[in-house]
Amino acid sequence: MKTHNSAHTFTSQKGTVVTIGTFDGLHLGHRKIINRINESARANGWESCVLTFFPHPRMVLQKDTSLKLINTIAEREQLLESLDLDHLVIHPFTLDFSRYHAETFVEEILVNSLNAKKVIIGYDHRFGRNRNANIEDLKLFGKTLGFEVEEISKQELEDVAISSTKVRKALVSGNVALANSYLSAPFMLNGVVVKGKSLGRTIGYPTANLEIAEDYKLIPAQGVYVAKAIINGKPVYGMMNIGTNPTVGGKKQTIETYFFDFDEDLYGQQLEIQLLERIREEKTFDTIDELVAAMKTDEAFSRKFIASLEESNSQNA
Ligand SMILES: Cc1cc2nc3c(=O)[nH]c(=O)nc-3n(C[C@H](O)[C@H](O)[C@H](O)COP(=O)(O)O)c2cc1C
Ligand SMILES: Nc1ncnc2c1ncn2[C@@H]1O[C@H](COP(=O)(O)OP(=O)(O)O)[C@@H](O)[C@H]1O
Repeated sequence: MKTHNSAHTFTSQKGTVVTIGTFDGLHLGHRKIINRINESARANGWESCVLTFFPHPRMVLQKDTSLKLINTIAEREQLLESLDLDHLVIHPFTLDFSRYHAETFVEEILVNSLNAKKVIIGYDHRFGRNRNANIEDLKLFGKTLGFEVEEISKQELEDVAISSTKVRKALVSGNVALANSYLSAPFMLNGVVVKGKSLGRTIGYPTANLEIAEDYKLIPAQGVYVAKAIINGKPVYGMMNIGTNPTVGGKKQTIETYFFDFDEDLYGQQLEIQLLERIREEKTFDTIDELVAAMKTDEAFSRKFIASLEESNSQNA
């Protein structure tokens, strides 16, 4: 897959089959649509292309800071990479771009840049300035400009929209197992390991504090989770706490992970941590000893969970 950071810097000689969307989470419904553009491209000697916008239009038009996405743009790219897609175009969504008339968008982006031969799009897709144009307009443009339009049915689209919302709801309530069952890969957090209060080490549980740069990234409900990362090429399991550490008088929310059977300096490292299962809520303990005892119980739970996971993985292998 080739990524292009603007439609203006990409043109396809062979022609493309395009779909347009946010594809947040890249769940099973999204995968079906991407398979569809891949199959159509292969059958016709074209290239498959996802056209996505960044920032999300709502972030630009509504200054909607409450908007949270399951994936950052880098994660979206990484997940799409695992599919057989030929091109990902991440076009900058600016105020200026939002004022493009439908016709300009179709001519300049879809036809001149992407060389679209077919556009596979939801029945209710709207585009162009003030979202004035609909799929019927797109079909008319296609007739004069030489591309086909294939409609994704209401049912198929509802399945997709429902599952993105479902994933977000599950994460916000801490149900990562349910979220993961909709997604094609476990929910992940990406960030860099920063210094904390250096208390972890003194209680026998050093924790890597993850700092996430993207303020639009959805962070699951506070609480304790079983986690997994790949560190220096090796899988490492651990337990993560998302919370304010009230027992030690913390105020700011942190995301910290203790990795099992691991003893390396992680400061400054970029980590991708997957969340596998929720263990419990974050609690305010009266003493550090009680916190440590709870963490011991969390560890026992996590290790059991990981053992059964590895066992079922080896049975499926
Ligand atoms: C698995 C796990 C569970 C935790 N549970 C709680 C909790 O329930 N309540 C709490 O106040 N802090 C909890 N913590 C946070 C500890 O208070 C924190 O790791 C400690 O303050 C060390 O902070 P530092 O990494 O900034 O040094 C938990 C941490 C981990 C790794
Ligand atoms: N098993 C481990 N799990 C997590 N971090 C570890 C582990 N072993 C060593 N470390 C290192 O220790 C650091 C955390 O130590 P800690 O005392 O909790 O300080 P901080 O307040 O910076 O989190 C991590 O950022 C990492 O560099």
